[in-house]
Amino acid sequence: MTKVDLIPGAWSGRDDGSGPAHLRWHSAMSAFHADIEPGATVLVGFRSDEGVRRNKGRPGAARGPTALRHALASMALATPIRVFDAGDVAVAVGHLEDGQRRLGDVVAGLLDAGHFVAVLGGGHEVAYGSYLGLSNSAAGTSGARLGVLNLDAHFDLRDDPAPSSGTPFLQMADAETERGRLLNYAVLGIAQPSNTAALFARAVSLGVPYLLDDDCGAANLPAVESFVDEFLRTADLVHLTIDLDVLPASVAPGVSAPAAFGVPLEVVQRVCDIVARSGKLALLDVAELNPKLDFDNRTARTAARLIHRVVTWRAPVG
Ligand SMILES: N=CN[C@@H](CCC(=O)O)C(=O)O
Ligand SMILES: [Mn+2]
Ligand SMILES: [Mn+2]
Repeated sequence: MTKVDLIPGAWSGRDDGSGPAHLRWHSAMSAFHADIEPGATVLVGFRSDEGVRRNKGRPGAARGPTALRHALASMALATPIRVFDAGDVAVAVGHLEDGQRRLGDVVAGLLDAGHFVAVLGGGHEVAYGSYLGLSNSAAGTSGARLGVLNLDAHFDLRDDPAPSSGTPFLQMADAETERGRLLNYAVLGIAQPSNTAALFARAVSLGVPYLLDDDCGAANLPAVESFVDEFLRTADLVHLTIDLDVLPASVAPGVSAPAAFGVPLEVVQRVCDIVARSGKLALLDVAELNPKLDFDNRTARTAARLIHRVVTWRAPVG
């Protein structure tokens, strides 16, 4: 990709004046082009709910990227950042696999150009497209140990005939096996009532470390931090994927499967901080925002805060 125009109207919002004292995302944002210096943050939207539809969920996540841009636009920046928008990869009904391949190509190109990539979903099928990008990038094929950390109420390890929002991590596991590797996949926030015994058994057979939502409360923060530290010890290059249904429905109602219990936002944010500061985070994606089901843009604002946090706290890889 070379030059992308900013999506009209996406990056506008409250404006208190020019200069660094009044900086917000909309004034820091530029359209992506191929000549930018390495080390920027580049946003890519994945306009898909084909995976949610196939997984018998409530469609609407295709409009997630637009809502996330709007929620980010007016957020104030304490210090300047270099951030670019590379536009959207759109998925047509029935053509998820093609969309995931196209997202993978875009992400790989951006990573190879030395940028940090934040993908705005889309259903959680976004994670497999993101993974394709990282695993096919120069860094992903360099022998570095890949690690995927999923903040999610669900394992998304379904063994279904067609890819969906419920299958991305089994797809990754299969792809890693084909490369002669084992997928390094950990999940934080699993809701026991939302995952069958068969899914728990598959996670165990794949050696997936996980923490239940019951064990991710604010009082459990030291154990959550240890879990994340242990994961980070096993990986050189991290893909952080946030399914917004990991959060309580009070702060994230606008998802296909809202959480009755959920992991508190302060815990999710703390995990984001640790991963962002690790010097290993190459790729972020945020999944499952469904603006049709949101109230007062609550979920979009929660998601935008987490993206803001990761982008502004991130230490460069290496
Ligand atoms: N990405 C979502 N995955 C969940 C959805 C569960 C639901 O719709 O209730 C899953 O497949 O388990
Ligand atoms: Mn989920
Ligand atoms: Mn998920």
